[in-house]
Amino acid sequence: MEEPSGAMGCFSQLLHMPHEVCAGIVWSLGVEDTAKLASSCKLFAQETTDAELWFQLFLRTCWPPSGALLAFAEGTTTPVGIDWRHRMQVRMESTPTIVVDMGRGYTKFTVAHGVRGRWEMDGCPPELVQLCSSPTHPPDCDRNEQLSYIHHRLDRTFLDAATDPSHRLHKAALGPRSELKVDQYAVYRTPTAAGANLVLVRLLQHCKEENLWSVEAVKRRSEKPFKVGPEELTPMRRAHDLPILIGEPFVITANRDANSQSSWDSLIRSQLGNNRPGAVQVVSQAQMALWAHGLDHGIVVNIGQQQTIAMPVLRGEVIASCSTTCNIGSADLTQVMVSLMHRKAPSLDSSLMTWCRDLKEEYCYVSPPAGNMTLRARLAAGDDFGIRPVPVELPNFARGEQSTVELAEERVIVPEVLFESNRGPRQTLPQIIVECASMVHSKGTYTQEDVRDLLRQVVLVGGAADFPGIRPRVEYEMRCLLQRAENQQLSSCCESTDDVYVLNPPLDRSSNPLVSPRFVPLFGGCVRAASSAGYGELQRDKNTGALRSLPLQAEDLEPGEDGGLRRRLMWQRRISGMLALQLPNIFRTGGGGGEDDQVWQEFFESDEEMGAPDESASLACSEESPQSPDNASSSHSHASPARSGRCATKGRGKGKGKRKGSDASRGRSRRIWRPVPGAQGDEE
Ligand SMILES: Nc1ncnc2c1ncn2[C@@H]1O[C@H](COP(=O)(O)OP(=O)(O)OP(=O)(O)O)[C@@H](O)[C@H]1O
Repeated sequence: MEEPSGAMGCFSQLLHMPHEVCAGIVWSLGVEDTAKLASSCKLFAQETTDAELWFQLFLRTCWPPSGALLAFAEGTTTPVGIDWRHRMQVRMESTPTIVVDMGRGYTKFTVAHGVRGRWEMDGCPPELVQLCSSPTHPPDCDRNEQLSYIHHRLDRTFLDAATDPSHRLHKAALGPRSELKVDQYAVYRTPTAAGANLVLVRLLQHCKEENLWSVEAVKRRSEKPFKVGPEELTPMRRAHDLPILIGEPFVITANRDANSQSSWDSLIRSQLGNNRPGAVQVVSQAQMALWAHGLDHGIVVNIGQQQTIAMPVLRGEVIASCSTTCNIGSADLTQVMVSLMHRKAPSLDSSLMTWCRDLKEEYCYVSPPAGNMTLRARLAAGDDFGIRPVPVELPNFARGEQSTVELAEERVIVPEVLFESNRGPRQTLPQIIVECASMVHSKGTYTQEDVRDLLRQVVLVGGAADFPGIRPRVEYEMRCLLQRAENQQLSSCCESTDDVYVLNPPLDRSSNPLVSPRFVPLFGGCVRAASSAGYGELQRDKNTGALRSLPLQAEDLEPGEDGGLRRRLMWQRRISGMLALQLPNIFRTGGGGGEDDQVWQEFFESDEEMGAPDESASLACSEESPQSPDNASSSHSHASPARSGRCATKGRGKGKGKRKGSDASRGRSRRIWRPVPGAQGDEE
């Protein structure tokens, strides 16, 4: 038979194309191209009705780039029976949300969208508002005006973003056409030879007869007003038009009285007013932190500026009455660094607090447990504990005879304060977590499984949670505490005392950290705000009460289809891995495949210092000794100012100092630190 030619030939080839090839073509396209192809070709349009295709597109297109977190945000445990196309459409069309984590020292904020994600991009720190002050760094604003200040800062950003299509907030800064109002700013699009020119204008008046707006250019007010059609204008949003999700500080949640309005609530109200067009929601930061791990159940520990609080959340409900507190916070650690540095160089006093804070952030890490002795006693006894000294240049105005100081023991002594039980009556960080679980257990209203899951899902947040090595150390000490006789009842809830985990911060599909622990609550708020379900009923002027867990939803797409059930099962099996529904195991430290496993099990000496790798000594070591976790994987991608060069050092930052006694150690077997099995360490 003669082959048809021209357009007919192409069509016939298309018709004879095997289904798999058509499907393959469609599956390799993005959302826009899929839509174009569907509207131009019947054959491909059929392919685009495939529910699985939309699920794949949803995963590829929507934020965050983690199947587990997307599944959590969408409130589902199965991809089957859900209209992913509709959900993606809802996300695409949704208004971005301002997410705020209110802090005592530093408030963090961002703008999050279901497809475009976080304003500042994954892995980067969010916007900070400094509320605390130091002699060299005044606060950005008054604590009581922080929300107004955030709105003001966003409004200024929107002014630039509205006329700059390459700005990450360009789309967030533009509202729907229907919202053109007198006195509002709008973007006027004028066609030019090189494309379109975007000009910011103020809307002066609308002439109904002509359906034209009289406008004036914002940056060229001397120019005469002119008239343009509404189709050439896009209204600019103000920050107060966007919904806002506010994270309630741990200390407020812990002391909240369900029957009365706290002064904190009134503070929020007075700053936002009752006529804010965008919805307002408040949720505890503890819940937000769990959402970042795809969870609604666990103990969240915030190492705050002034105190550390452990807060239990059971199946989506915060049990504030069981929260526990230790009066040591990050500010105390900075103070410890100030006094240690003052001892080294008298010119270094509290006027250099910010400088000392930066040293703390840049060079400190949590040491492995010191055995039966305290770390200080062990260091005093002459054990260098594998610490590498780092020379640090003094700021110009603090230089006397010496221009540098050496940081050594300070690197571990400062964070050790969180673990010292010999400092008065207060409890250590691991102790308040165990006590928190114990209080929930003693209530008698929760099952053993509930308590077990609390201990399996411990999340550390706050600036000090960024210290390398903190998660494995806390996990190790919690396990030791559970072995004690007084905690026997509590530990009976777990299969073993090793069944206790501190979770790592979330990673993306390629195992890159999405966020550092300090910003985990903010990130969790973004995950929830990005959901196609929004973040609950949009309620204006109702800023009390926590959000509840998302309901599981299923939209039946294939009713009564022959073989539908079999197809669903096959599909479910094929893609269950993509949703990574083995939560929370994927976040586990110390054995669950988490990024901190390396820190926990293999604190290798860097090859640079110890000579060539000694393979024979890699795992079965002849000499065990703690090492600094300098070379261990650190997820902390947040760009602390210190890391961007505020502290000039002669060394090269964490782990690059010359190790004490490194000459003597040359040629020795590579030393590895591992947790000491059994009780809290044996004296070596
Ligand atoms: N990489 C880091 N390592 C150690 N500490 C850090 C690091 N980054 C920040 N910090 C410390 O964390 C503290 C700020 O933490 P954070 O922003 O969680 O406080 P906050 O939210 O204001 O406190 P709170 O939760 O009490 O309201 C500062 O003291 C800062 O020095």
